Amino acid sequence: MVACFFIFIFISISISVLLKLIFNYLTKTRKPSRNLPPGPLLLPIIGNLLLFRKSFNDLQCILQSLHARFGPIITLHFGSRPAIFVDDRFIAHQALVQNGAIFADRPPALDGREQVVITTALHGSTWRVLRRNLTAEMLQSSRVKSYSYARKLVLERLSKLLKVQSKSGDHPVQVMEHFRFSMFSLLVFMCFGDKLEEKKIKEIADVERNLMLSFSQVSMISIWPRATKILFRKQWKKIFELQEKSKDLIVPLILERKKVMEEKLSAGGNQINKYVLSYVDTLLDLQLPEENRNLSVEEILGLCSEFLNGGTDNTSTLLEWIMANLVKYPHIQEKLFMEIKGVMGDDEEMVKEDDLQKMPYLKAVILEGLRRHPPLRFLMPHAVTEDVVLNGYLVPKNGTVNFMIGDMGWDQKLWEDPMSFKPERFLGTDNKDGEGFDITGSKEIKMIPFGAGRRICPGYALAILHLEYFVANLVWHFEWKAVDGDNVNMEEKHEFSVRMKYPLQALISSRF
Ligand code: HEM
Repeated sequence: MVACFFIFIFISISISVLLKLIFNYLTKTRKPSRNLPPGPLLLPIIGNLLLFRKSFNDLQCILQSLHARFGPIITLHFGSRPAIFVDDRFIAHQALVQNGAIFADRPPALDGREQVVITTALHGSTWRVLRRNLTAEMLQSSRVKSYSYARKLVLERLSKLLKVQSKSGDHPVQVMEHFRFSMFSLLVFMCFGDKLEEKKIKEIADVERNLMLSFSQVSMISIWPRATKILFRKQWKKIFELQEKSKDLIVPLILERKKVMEEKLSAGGNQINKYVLSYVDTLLDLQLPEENRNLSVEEILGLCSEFLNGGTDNTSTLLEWIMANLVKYPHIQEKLFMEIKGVMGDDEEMVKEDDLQKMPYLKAVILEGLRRHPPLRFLMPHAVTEDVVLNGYLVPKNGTVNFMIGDMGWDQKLWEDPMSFKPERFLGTDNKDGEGFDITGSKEIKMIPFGAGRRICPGYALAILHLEYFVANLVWHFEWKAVDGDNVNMEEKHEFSVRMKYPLQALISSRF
């Protein structure tokens, strides 16, 4: 009887210890996931497989419907890393601006090596040095001004080409390739400090664009690395080949620049004013402080590619969207033309960069383009430097944080009739003629096509200058009309950036 009692006690204690252990285990392992933002209960692998089959467009729709169901901050499980998606401008402001330092990191590279390009570098000293070099040496206003004659040359070339191809406005012209080439040429000039032959620029442009597109096709790689290496074997092979081509084309230009700098030094810097400072020159001079060394040629190549691509695709895509809207809505084009005429009078020359400051409606047109057609719908994936709570949920250090910026500029609660193209919304007392609008989102986020906080696009002022200068001159010198019976189809195509599915064709006639 006594033995039975002890056995009973022993079993009870064992069961309660076991239950306690199970309880501890469950609560311990579940605790973080309970605090993660809500999301669908897909098993990680199934979740991945389903999402792999979706186009980027579908993926965006899926995310929108998940946000409608689960709220403004949600979690999807991709392999071992939770991916958090934010589509609310207030939460984005809390993260990117109010807690900017914590949210400024990027997910680590697949091979764990430190990245020597600004976009993917971890939030540390290398990123700081590279970014400061770009902003202080290349993108500060007096330096940008020093390239104004290159902008004039590129614009003249584009205008001549449009005149020839449009045959006095009788012949429809597809403009996107010309826009892209123009933007690329500007960046090539800033990057290498020389006017290269057109053929060479075209070769580099083709390789860089193909590289960027191939990378964006395998972008799932950051989500499920091992499997995608196998699934996208062919694409990876193509990427390696393109990287070799890019090397063959760009490395000689870097070495040429190095030679020029050495000659300058040996001449005692006397001829320094003869040369236009290029991005490559600043990179050749740069020291990585922690490693106490200069950048290698391969690293400079990577940074040049980043500069050329970052500055070309988004800007030319947006230029096409803006011109498409001016073709579709002739009254907006006319209003813009009249504003430019008010500044230029009878002067038939080009609109100069200083004149742009006198054109509030032009600024409103560009802002409306950025709001209605943000070229990127997501920021690059961010990561946090430590586990942190955002809007009551855990954002873990091993996760990625994705901000859906496209939706923010289309928020019906903030923007009246958000899907219409109405530059007037940026005029008036609130926005002080577009100039007072805070595109950086530092005080409040209304739309952030360039991101916000520490990782905000460093090229945003340059991009806006390029857009203003080209749109003003393209409208001042040409009248843009839809091809007969063409309703200017505004459907989107998601590539690296969101571009027009049916590239803009227009009848372009000289005004003078
Ligand atoms: C309309 C044109 C442009 C748009 C819409 C755009 C948009 C963006 C966006 C959304 C980001 C990501 C920000 C984030 O992850 O938080 C970004 C990053 C970046 N952009 Fe741009 N960009 C444009 C033009 C340019 C130009 C002209 C340059 C260079 C000359 C440039 C260089 C970069 C670089 C280097 C980064 C990485 C910044 C970092 O991680 O610290 N972009 N851009």
